[in-house]
Amino acid sequence: MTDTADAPALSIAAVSHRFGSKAALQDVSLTVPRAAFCALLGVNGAGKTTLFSLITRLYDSTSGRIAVAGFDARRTPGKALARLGVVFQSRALDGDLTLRQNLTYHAALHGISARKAAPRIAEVLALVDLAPQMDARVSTLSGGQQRRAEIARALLHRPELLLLDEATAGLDVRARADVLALVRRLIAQEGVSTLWATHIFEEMESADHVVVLHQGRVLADTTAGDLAGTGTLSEGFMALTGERA
Ligand SMILES: Nc1ncnc2c1ncn2[C@@H]1O[C@H](COP(=O)(O)OP(=O)(O)OP(=O)(O)O)[C@@H](O)[C@H]1O
Repeated sequence: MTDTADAPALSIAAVSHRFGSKAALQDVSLTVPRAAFCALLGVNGAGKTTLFSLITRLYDSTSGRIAVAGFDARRTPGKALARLGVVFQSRALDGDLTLRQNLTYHAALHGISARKAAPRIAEVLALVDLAPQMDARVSTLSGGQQRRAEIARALLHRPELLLLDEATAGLDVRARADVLALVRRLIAQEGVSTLWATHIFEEMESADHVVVLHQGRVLADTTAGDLAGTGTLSEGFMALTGERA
């Protein structure tokens, strides 16, 4: 398949993965449509990190198929990864360097020259509302600003899919809301698709796509509104999994 507007941002089909005798993922299928906010819900050990590690090619799946924007992650890993931006919980930016220095370095990792990087860095920092902080050392930024800077880094190479692993972990309520609003704006204005691993149900809106992963299996692939039914999302999740997130 080629990269067309028809291909979903992410397609995972019948993916399984084992660590020795431990089945971490079993027959997982899900789709993230274009320009969609898709939440991946699961308690600790559900398999979210394993799934992200397969999408980013840290591991190769035992079986099944993963495609990013139509590009098969196993057969055409370079093309698939070029369309992927990742924000993991661990920090990707060097606190001792300025935002500009960090982003210039990461642009170079994506093969973007310093000359071409300069306008793109200005652009992504404007997108995440950090243009005035371009020459600030990363360690001087607040937690919420650092998260937004990580998102700017992930956007440098114009990915079509953003993977965010607990992107609001450790932030206060206001900073969390800012990061979430930013991601929703990127989806609406830039057409970026997002797979957002979280267990904070308040972050979801009723039309959002929701995939519930539990003990390595997909238990639901629906919308937040449908999962909540007549109750809350948290109640819907608990009825399905027997667990409190
Ligand atoms: N390298 C590994 N070796 C063996 N088992 C592993 C390994 N990594 C993960 N597992 C197991 O696979 C299952 C899924 O783990 P995974 O880390 O993907 O879950 P998770 O949903 O990301 O949880 P958390 O939110 O705690 O990170 C768990 O039972 C875990 O113990």
